Amino acid sequence: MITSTHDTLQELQLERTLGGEGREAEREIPLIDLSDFDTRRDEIIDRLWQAATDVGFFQLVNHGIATADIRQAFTLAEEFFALPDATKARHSLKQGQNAGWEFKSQVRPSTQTADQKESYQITLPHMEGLWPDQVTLAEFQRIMLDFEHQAWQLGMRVLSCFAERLGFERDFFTHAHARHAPDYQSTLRLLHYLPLDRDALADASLWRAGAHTDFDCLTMVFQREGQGGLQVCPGHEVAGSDEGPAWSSVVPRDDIITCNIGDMLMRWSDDALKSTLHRVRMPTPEEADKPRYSMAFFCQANKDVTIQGPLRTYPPITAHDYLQQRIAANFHAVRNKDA
Ligand SMILES: O=C(O)CCC(=O)C(=O)O
Ligand SMILES: [Fe+2]
Repeated sequence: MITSTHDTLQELQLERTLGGEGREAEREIPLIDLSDFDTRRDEIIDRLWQAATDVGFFQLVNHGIATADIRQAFTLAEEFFALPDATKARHSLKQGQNAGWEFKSQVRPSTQTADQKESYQITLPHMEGLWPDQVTLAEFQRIMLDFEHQAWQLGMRVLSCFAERLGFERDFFTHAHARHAPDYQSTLRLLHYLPLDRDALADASLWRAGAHTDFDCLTMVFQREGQGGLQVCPGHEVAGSDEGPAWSSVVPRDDIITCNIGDMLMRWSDDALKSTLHRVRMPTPEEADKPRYSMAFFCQANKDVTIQGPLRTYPPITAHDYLQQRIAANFHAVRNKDA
């Protein structure tokens, strides 16, 4: 059951104040090379910790997922979104479960308007009836499952670095995100930001994705070269100046994964690791007739896991309750139905 307590989360209060345009500012997102991970582990942990305690965003290169595999997953995602709506509707979002297809149904607390996008979410325990069949989209299920697995492995590797620095066992987060458990709730989300017409572009209330922080521990975003739009606003610049918050653009590259800390890990680290506001801006007039695709893997601790940092800054909450509050605040149809 979803309750109305979602309004009490401090994270949501922040989101609601930040729907406006703001201003743009240059800012470097740390680029972290993961090659020779085992031998360079200590140096990599330093770099990840530095980035995560400061800007809350970093980009990974030489991360071990082949660029060909990323491109193949993108190709299939594009083929999925190109299916007729009636076909996609056979795989519609299961309420409150981050699984299935939705079209312009996510309303961000920051903007109160629907994101100009559609998405298809893969959360392993809830996929029954949601995979397109072999005739509709050959190999989709096999390739996406393999990609999800690779993303999970990399996510757990990165989280093992944070675990060590936080004083947990190295594999603490791997257990917390156990992939074959029935209460697994990490999600691979395929995203398609729609081409937009002149009227939509002129509407200042619309966003491809309104300002938000992520609900999870760690997000890994795969983006395509030439399809920019992701903008980041580090916490210390939110209240910044009279001109409003400063937003910096992230430059996409096929072989780079853009990562950010989410609210779950911020809580779990007693606020040491920063969950940073971000958004996907509307396209420029030159970009407007083109779609934008991205894929995001959200490392979300399994439902039964209790989130509480070593310093006990926040009361304990299960990952299930935490996530449900955030989903309810974003998908109104879900909340209304369940309320
Ligand atoms: O599409 C992107 O680049 C970012 C997506 C995002 O922030 C999200 O889905 O939470
Ligand atoms: Fe996000």
